[in-house]
Amino acid sequence: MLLMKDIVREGNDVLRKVTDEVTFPLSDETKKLAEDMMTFLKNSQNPELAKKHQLRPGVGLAANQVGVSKAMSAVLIPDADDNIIMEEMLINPKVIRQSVRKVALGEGEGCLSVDRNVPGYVPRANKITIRYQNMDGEFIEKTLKGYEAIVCQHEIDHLNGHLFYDRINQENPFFVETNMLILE
Ligand SMILES: CC(C)(C)[C@H](NC(=O)Nc1cc(F)cc(F)c1)C(=O)N(CC(=O)NO)CC1CCCC1
Ligand SMILES: [Zn+2]
Repeated sequence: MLLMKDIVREGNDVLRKVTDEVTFPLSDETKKLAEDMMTFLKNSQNPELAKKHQLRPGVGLAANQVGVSKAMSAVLIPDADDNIIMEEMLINPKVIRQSVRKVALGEGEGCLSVDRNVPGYVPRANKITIRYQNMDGEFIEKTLKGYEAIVCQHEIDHLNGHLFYDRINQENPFFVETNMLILE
């Protein structure tokens, strides 16, 4: 079972490398890693288990965050009533279309690999279409907007060696780009 101690923190080079493409059929090892990543997110969203194991409630986790430089991320997004609105393993994900219009979380972003607050808006495309493979290697295209689009861009950034604060405007962290939506 993955715990916070298994999550690589900023400063470790593995977070700054572009991850390797995942080949199919998945090895048993890669299949187990994918399952463990999704289980970590589920455990982290379970109040009892999160408290017991001191887990930060996670909505996404990239393989390089657990030290494995492979292009795959787990995404588990609940709605306000804790109904799961997105549960996906994104394997070899790519953003194939993105809106000009940007969005940023009003609260800014954090990261399971960053143990400090870094204030500022993280401008991201408000609407994206991603192409990725599922666990069976089938290609899937999915169009996302708002919070789901933000989470997937955050995770795909990880797979390309980027961290959320790379995207914060250094001169003015709360700079609002033209037509940028702020998501409260
Ligand atoms: C860094 C952390 C604060 C743990 C963040 N969670 C989060 O923002 N809120 C959250 C958590 C839940 F479980 C359910 C819920 F509806 C909301 C998160 O998981 N990530 C993922 C991450 O670090 N991936 O590498 C950071 C988010 C910032 C914007 C998108 C993902
Ligand atoms: Zn992160």
